[in-house]
Amino acid sequence: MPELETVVREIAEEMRARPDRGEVASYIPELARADANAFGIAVVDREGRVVVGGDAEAAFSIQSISKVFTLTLALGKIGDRLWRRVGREPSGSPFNSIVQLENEHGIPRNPFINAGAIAVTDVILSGHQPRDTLGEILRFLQFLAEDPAIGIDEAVAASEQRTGFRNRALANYMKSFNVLENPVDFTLGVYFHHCAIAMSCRQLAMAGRFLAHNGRNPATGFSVVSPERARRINAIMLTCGHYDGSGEFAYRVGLPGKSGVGGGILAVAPGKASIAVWSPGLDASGNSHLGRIALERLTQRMGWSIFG
Ligand SMILES: NC(=O)CC[C@H](N)C(=O)O
Repeated sequence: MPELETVVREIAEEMRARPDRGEVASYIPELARADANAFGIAVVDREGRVVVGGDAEAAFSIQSISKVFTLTLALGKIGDRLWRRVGREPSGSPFNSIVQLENEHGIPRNPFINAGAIAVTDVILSGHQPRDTLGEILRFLQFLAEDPAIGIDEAVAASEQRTGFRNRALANYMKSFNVLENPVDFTLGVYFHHCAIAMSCRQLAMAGRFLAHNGRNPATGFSVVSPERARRINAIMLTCGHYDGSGEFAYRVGLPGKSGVGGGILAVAPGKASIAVWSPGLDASGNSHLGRIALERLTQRMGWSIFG
């Protein structure tokens, strides 16, 4: 088995030099400011060793990666009753698709497409004020990453508040089926803000450790969720974490993973490592182009695919 340090260094070097970088998202205007030349990677292994390469300490907009953590919180709050409000099948559609919602009576296909994540946010919000809910999400991430410095990029949140017409359409449509309990503006406010949380690859890989280790933080032994719940969240990440690119991601990388339009991907090698990569250029499905290639290299060289 090659040394992890060597593999990570070589991947960072290769990614930095590649000319094909994908397209930086611009439908949220503030995201268009990201540097297409950036690339970062961080791997935390079972022993708690953190191996980093490239721009691993630079904070970026985690966007839909936040949906892994809001799903975890919503399951903690209402358990399996969540599945009355949202499905758990891959959508085969873009992350912001509207058509499926009508066919399925306002119940989103899974918790990672935008409609599903908005429904999950609504579950966490019920019984609380938006500000408190956002505080809870942020504190959860700070706790998992063991880093109180994690915060929200207010410029990104404001940018999406101004331009998120399609998410507004999705939320209003679900509201018409009573899938959302709270005022649409409250739910969307929390959703836009948790998507705008900024984290580095190092922080994200640290936050993902419990998913790689049966729901526990391997360093402290502290249990975040049960082993069964960790396994199920991983299953949904594998089948739905990259939208209509989920099949390709499983085929090439072979790990549960969740992407965001900020160019980040959190991937989980069960029993082995939590991994975060970041490169802002996206492919046609809205997933990080170089992030996926980097993860493919990593799993191939380390033998980490869950498929053997
Ligand atoms: N795929 C994503 O990362 C999408 C998240 C983004 N905040 C949106 O709602 O459009």
